[in-house]
Amino acid sequence: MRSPKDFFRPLAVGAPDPVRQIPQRPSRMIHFFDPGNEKMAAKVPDLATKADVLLGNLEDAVAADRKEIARAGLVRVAREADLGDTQLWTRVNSLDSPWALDDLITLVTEVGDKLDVIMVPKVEGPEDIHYVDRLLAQLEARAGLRRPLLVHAILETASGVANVEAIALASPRMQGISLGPADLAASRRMKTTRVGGGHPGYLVRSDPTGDDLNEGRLTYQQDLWHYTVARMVDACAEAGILPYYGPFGDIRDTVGCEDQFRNAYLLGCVGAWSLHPAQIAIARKVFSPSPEEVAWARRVIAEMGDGTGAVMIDGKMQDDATVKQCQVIASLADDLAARDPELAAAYGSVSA
Ligand SMILES: CC(C)(COP(=O)(O)OP(=O)(O)OC[C@H]1O[C@@H](n2cnc3c(N)ncnc32)[C@H](O)[C@@H]1OP(=O)(O)O)[C@@H](O)C(=O)NCCC(=O)NCCSC(=O)C[C@](C)(O)C(=O)O
Ligand SMILES: [Mg+2]
Repeated sequence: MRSPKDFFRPLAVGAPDPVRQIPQRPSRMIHFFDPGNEKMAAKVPDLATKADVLLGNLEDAVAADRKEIARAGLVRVAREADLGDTQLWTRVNSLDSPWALDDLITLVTEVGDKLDVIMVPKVEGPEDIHYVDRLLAQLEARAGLRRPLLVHAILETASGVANVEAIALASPRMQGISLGPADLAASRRMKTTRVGGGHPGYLVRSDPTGDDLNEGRLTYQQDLWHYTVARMVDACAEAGILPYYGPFGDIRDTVGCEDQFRNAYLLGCVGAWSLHPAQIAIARKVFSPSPEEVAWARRVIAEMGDGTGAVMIDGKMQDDATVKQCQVIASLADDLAARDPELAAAYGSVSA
């Protein structure tokens, strides 16, 4: 464990200074593509006009015999594609795999200046982040990079969840954490066979109304991911980094996907993954506050003056704490409006 005094010192001679604040650029959807799949890679310039983040995936979902092809494809995309101000991230292979070291060496030394964030899968504890932290510093120095790469951890092992607070605080490079529900389910020995989402068997039932235990009893499906997402959100907020819901594997179920994303949004997540182009619009809808929410937030802020005391607005008490919640919505709206002209018009046109 480094001394707090040394926390912001570069970990290699010649490496750039670590950032002191994580950039809050919009990242409502992290869109996954396989850079070794020519059809997908060809869609990148168009997807860059729709998604906040494009992520070249090198890990799971890329077959073992396609790993080098995917890595080379990402180098090509990073060099050649015009992404405008859309971020380019990658997910490298897990640290215990035969590919992780070459993923990091190749990407940082060849296209490190084009990448914003490196997502590290199957993080077990802060020691995994420390390893990546030092290696990235060495590679940044070798490549002469002026801007440090940021690191994103996937929360997808039971040990990772047990250590999530330490992972979030492990390095000034830590940009955020995503839930990885599929590997996490396997690691915990959960009895699901899905990628995220709920399960009809995980429910609570209302009390019996008479002798017949089956009669008139309502059931309510519960959210399998509530505990983990809530804990991840707290760990990220404490560390000043960003939490994300991960993937929703039932591509056809756009309604269930929207609900799962919205639960994460309401709990504090800033975005989710999209695995298919159809999920980009769902994440954009969910992770952008509605014009009505924004108008209400601005109204409360305006009526609260210096932000202290208590007032009544439309029958609801507002005070120092509600104004802070409204500031979260209003500042998110400002950040999104700066990137998205359609939202800028929608937010500007609703009178406060
Ligand atoms: C599900 C699949 C196989 C269906 O792919 P498909 O081709 O069968 O679907 P489609 O509906 O027929 O596709 C229509 C068109 O869209 C294209 N397309 C389709 N998807 C994409 C995409 N993502 N980006 C760009 N283009 C895409 C596709 O190539 C096709 O192009 P065409 O019209 O020219 O023929 C495909 O969407 C896919 O491979 N998606 C990404 C999967 C992935 O990255 N999985 C790993 C992340 S989840 C995970 O790792 C778990 C986690 C966190 O680790 C843990 O919980 O543990
Ligand atoms: Mg996984």
